[in-house]
Formats: sequence, structure tokens, C-alpha cells
Amino acid sequence: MRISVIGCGYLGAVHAACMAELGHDVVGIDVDAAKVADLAAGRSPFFEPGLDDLLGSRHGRLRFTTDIAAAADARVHFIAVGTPQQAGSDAADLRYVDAAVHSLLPHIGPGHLVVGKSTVPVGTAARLAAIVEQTGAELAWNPEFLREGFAVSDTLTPDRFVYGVRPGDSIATELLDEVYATPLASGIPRIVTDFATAELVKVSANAFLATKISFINAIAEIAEVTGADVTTLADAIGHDTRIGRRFLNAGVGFGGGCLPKDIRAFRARARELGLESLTFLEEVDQINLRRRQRVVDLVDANLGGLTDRRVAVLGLAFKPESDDVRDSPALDVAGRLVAAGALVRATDPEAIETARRVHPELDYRPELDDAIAEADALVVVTEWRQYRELDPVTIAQRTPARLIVDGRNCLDPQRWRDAGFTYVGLGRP
Ligand SMILES: NC(=O)c1ccc[n+]([C@@H]2O[C@H](COP(=O)([O-])OP(=O)(O)OC[C@H]3O[C@@H](n4cnc5c(N)ncnc54)[C@H](O)[C@@H]3O)[C@@H](O)[C@H]2O)c1
Ligand SMILES: O=c1ccn([C@@H]2O[C@H](COP(=O)(O)OP(=O)(O)O[C@H]3O[C@H](CO)[C@@H](O)[C@H](O)[C@H]3O)[C@@H](O)[C@H]2O)c(=O)[nH]1
Repeated sequence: MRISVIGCGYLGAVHAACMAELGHDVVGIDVDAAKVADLAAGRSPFFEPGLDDLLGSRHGRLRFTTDIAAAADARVHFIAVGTPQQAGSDAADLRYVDAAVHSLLPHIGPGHLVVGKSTVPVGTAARLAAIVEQTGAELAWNPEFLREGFAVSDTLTPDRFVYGVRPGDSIATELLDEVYATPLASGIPRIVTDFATAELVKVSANAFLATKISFINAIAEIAEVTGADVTTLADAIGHDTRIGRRFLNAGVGFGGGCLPKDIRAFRARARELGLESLTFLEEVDQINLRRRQRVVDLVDANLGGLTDRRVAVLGLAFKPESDDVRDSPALDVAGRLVAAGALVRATDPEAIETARRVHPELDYRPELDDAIAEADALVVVTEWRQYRELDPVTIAQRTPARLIVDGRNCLDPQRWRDAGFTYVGLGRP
């Protein structure tokens, strides 16, 4: 199948490379010339495990360009552009999706299928279908559930495929089945439904995950005033298969380019639809944001003030195995510490360059030893393996700090205490 992918960011670049891996002939198209140059040279413009290998090995079937006219040769066109939060509002900014679809119109016609993968508010697909159908082409919505850090395997072997299609005589299901024939053959479930359900599946999946994290972080708040241990509690309730242990890790909370903006867009869309009383996701958002200040308050309380105190912040990415700092709790904590008067040195195995683009004023130290060398406190805010596996005895020789605040509850309190540190977790005694 000849495929175009419009938008080659965290989602689209991986999708394009994986479609080539499945044997399709793929052109990735993006308005960002620097990104296209990297991708065309076989280099990932961002850190995503496994992507460089795919880009390097699929040259014959995979190319990248800024020229939208290259889409004319393809039959299936995936829309993978961003849908960020609008400035000054909770709603999703749909201008990139609208621009991408409009740019495709001169190059598509009968027999072509435009497939939305971006996360959009319910109602978007029906609106865009009316525009696409004027060319004789069709539209489907096929939301994406990949996680950064696991994007390649999540794309090649997702938990499920969801197709939102027009009811009746449509080529969409047939064409998508052809695109995904290899993974479908291994028995991955596929749900074919209408546009609105497909759009809502995506946002409700993210809303559920966000709610699960804020639920456990709300319990962490209660644990903190009662002396209970939220990690033991999560293990205990997680044994109930109706609840499950995954996404019950209390800490500094969720960030990234998806969960925060998607729950806000959900709420904004509900409001537009007259569902004013559907407010629970506001609480989910508030619980989540409170945890960031909580980390700062814990450093403050344990150091007896922050002014001119030296704090090493370990982690900048919103999660490990990613260089993404969009709405990153880690980067936010670093900024809050600086605002409170602390002298912060921040480090991360992959995200220093992306962090520098949004916060050039921070003091970045690529080497961990350099970040911790003169510190009064260490704060772990992204649970990279490199930090989870730190040896407290060795660290004690490399830093004068004797306070460690574990914003991800990813360290063994006893080992750090045995090495002479005051260990402070979130929701842990
Ligand atoms: N990042 C993820 O893990 C993930 C997972 C599932 C769904 N999504 C959704 O996928 C969408 C894309 O997210 P992302 O993280 O890849 O964003 P991103 O910002 O990394 O990438 C978007 C890309 O689209 C390009 N672009 C913008 N307008 C364009 C146009 N008119 N024509 C061609 N290219 C254009 C940008 O230059 C950019 O490279 C969002 O709706 C997001 O919610 C993301
Ligand atoms: O128990 C947990 C699990 C996660 N997180 C945090 O939650 C955020 C999101 O993590 P994760 O969901 O793994 O990352 P994303 O790559 O943003 O993926 C989410 O957002 C994507 C974009 O919509 C979806 O495709 C994925 O299915 C959905 O998991 C990160 O900051 C994590 O640190 C926690 O705080 N506690």
C-alpha cells in the first residue's frame, strides 16, 4: 500500500517508520524542514528507543519531504499533526489538523482514504469528513494509543485497533485492514465504530489513565497526614484484578504532550456540548498539579528554607526513555525551586537539549556527578533507570547532600537511609 503520513513528530515519525516496516511504501510529510532533513538522513529528531534503527533500515520504502504534493502518489493518508492546548483556553487547538486536511485536498480524490490519528475533540471527524468527501475521497478516524518510550512496539503490536468510519458502504475498513494486515493476523482486536465513538475512545482512555494516577496521588495526600505508605497500599489494592497495579504509582504526577492537554480538552468540549456539570477532570488536574508544589515544599521543609540552597534536580523529561519535556512535572519542579530562591543544577540522560529550548535560563549539567557535586539536596523527578539504580553509598561520597527527595517513589528508602541520607518520598512515611 502507498501511504502518506502528514506530520512527523513523536507520533507521525514513528507511524511512518512502522508502516514501512510492515512493508508499505511510505512518504512522511512535515512543514518543519529541519525535522524532515533529520528523518531523510535516517536520524530521529527526538529520542525514541528503536526509531533510529527503523529509519536506518527502511530507506527504500520510506522517504520524507516538506512537499505535500508527494501525497498524491499515496492512497491512504494519515493525519498525525499536533493538537496542543490552545493558548489561554483548555480547548484543543485544531488549526494544524485543519491546515493538514486542507493542504491534502488538491492531491486526493475517489478511492483515497484520509485517516485521522491525532487526538481530537468529539465532532471533529464528522466536520472534516464533509470537507474531504467533496473530493470524492473518504475519511476515517483511527486514534493512536502509543506510549512514548515504547512507541515502536506499541505501533507494531497495539492492544487494539479502533476504526471510526461512516456507516454503510465505505472503503475505509477494507483499506485499514489492508494497512494493518500483519498485526491483525496475530489476533489483535479491532473495533469498527462510528466517528464519535472512536474519538471518545481515545480521550476517555487518557482521561481514565489520568484519573487513576490522580486517584493514587489523592490517597498519597491522605497517607502523608496519617503516616500510611501509599506504595504498599497501591500494591495491596493492585492485587485486586478489577483495579490492577499499573498506573497506580504515586509521585510528582503526570505530564507530557497528551494526558494533561487531553483531559483539559475533554472538559472544554463537554462544556461546549452543554455538559457543565461534568467537572471531575478538573479535580484530576488539580490533584496532579498540587504534587509538583508538594515536592518543592518537602525540599523547603527538610532544608529549612530554599534561598541560596543548592538543589540537584535529577530528571527533566516527563517520563523515562523520552526526551519530551512538554508539560513535564520534572521541569516544572526545577522552575519552581528556582523561583523559590534555590540554586538549581538540573540533569537528565536525554532531555537537556529539549529542556534548554523552553527554559534556557536553567543551569544544566549533563554529568550527574557535576549536578550533585556541591548540592545540599537531591531531588529525583524522572525515574530513569540510571537514577533508580544509583548506589547510595557511592553517591554519598560524591555529594555533600544528605537529603534525597524521591518525587517518583522509585528508590529503596532503607538503602538510602543506611547510607546516611534523609529519604523523603511522596505519600510514604
Ligand atoms: N506523542 C504521543 O505519544 C502521542 C500518542 C498518541 C496520540 N498522539 C496525538 O498525536 C498528535 C501528534 O502528537 P505529537 O506528539 O506527534 O506532536 P508533535 O508536535 O511531536 O508533532 C506534530 C508534527 O506536525 C507537524 N505539522 C504541523 N502542522 C503541519 C501541517 N500542516 N502539515 C504537515 N505537518 C505539520 C509539526 O511540524 C510537527 O512535526 C496529537 O494529536 C497527539 O495528541 C500523540
Ligand atoms: O503510575 C503512573 C503512571 C504514569 N505516570 C505519569 O503519567 C505520565 C504519562 O505516562 P504514560 O501514559 O506512560 O506516557 P505517554 O507517552 O504520555 O502516553 C499516554 O498518552 C499517549 C498520548 O495520547 C497515549 O497514546 C498513551 O496510551 C498514554 O499512556 C508520565 O508523566 C508518567 O510519569 C505516573 O505518574 N504514575
